[in-house]
Amino acid sequence: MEQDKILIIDMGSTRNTYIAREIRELGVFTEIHAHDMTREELSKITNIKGIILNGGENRVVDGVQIRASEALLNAGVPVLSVDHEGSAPWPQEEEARIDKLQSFVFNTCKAEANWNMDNFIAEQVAQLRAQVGDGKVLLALSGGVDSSVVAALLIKAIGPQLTCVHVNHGLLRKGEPEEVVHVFREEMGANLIYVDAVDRFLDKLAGVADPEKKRMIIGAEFIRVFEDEARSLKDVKFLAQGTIYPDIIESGTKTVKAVKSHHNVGGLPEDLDFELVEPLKMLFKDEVRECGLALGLPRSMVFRQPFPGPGLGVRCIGAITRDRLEAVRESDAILREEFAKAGLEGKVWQYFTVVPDVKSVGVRDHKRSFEWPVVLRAVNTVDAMTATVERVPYEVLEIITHRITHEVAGVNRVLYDLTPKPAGTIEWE
Ligand SMILES: Nc1ncnc2c1ncn2[C@@H]1O[C@H](COP(=O)(O)OP(=O)(O)OP(=O)(O)O)[C@@H](O)[C@H]1O
Repeated sequence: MEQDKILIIDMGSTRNTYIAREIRELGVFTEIHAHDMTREELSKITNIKGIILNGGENRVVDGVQIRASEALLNAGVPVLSVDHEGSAPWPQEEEARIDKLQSFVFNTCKAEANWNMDNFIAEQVAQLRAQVGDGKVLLALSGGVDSSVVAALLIKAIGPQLTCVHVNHGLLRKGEPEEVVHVFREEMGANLIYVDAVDRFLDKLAGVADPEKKRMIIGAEFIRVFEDEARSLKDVKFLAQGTIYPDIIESGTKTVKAVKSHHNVGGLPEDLDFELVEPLKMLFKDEVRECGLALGLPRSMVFRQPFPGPGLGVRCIGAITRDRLEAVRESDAILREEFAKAGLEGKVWQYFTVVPDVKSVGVRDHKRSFEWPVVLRAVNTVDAMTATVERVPYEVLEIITHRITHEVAGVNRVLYDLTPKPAGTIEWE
């Protein structure tokens, strides 16, 4: 069944996503669009039941106050004008706001609460089949939440026409490449190409201490490895990407300049001219997780902690060496294991270990040792702009310290990073 839709029109509000989410929580699908939508753009969207003009402080763009297009005003569906400032004030209290939205969406627009994951998946499967036909689709599968959910959706829609490429660049967490291969190849029956590019990446990174250079090398090398795989496959027309709604919104709207550029597998050469397939581009992160669960992905994958693109490479501070990288990977695995045992998994936003390139004196087997420290980091954040440090129980820290100093080669100290953001950032590089 086609879902009913309410369009949120960005008239300079910074709260478009909030209102979009509030209506989705009422069970009605929403999309955020620009104020100057044309009749043609509008005609491509089916089942529009109502339009909300969402005004706010950014209503003046390049010296001109923006207005909703004629197409929007004459769309033939109810229009609600909402302003977070003067003219049409919007209630501050959540309850009053939800009442107003509920009344508009259900009484005025007569929308049905038919937005749910099963309907979303059914609609996406139909759309993917229509878009792709009998063409071949390629997907770079990191094992992160977004690309994993895209993979699961495509497997359901067009199974054998999909090829996934998982690149092991040596900077993944312990057990991750194995889990990706197991879940997708063995459990879900996907065509999965596993590329062992560990030496290729680590050789390129040898001796490079500058964090920006490290990131650039990892990004560029990833494109090269992926390009090699893409060229070796014949007749691939489509490239699937795990673009999600915040990626699009953060790339900037017409009233707000870009917060960050939209990442994903950008930078492929022009002759590899794929048509993009982006089935999650209208979902928020928690909806992506819900979708993943509904498609049968394991919880460990769906609720995976955020992990930086360059992986453990930015937690092995300075020039990466294989032995210190192993110390990061092994200590990270111990930290995750002990957090899970202590009931902190799913409670703490992000936790990991860092191994700086310094050594200090210690004692091992009655002899003087000269080894690295492992830094533990565990933080909570709502928007990643600020972060607070988790007050991990002392006993848990002691267990972790004991295990790391006894089980991880080359480590004789464990430190806990007590710095909130600001002054520190979440990651160390
Ligand atoms: N090791 C890898 N193997 C294959 N593809 C990868 C790998 N790392 C990244 N990618 C691809 O690049 C995209 C962007 O990577 P990034 O690390 O920024 O992750 P993301 O946006 O959080 O997405 P995800 O949740 O899928 O990891 C991924 O969605 C995936 O398609």
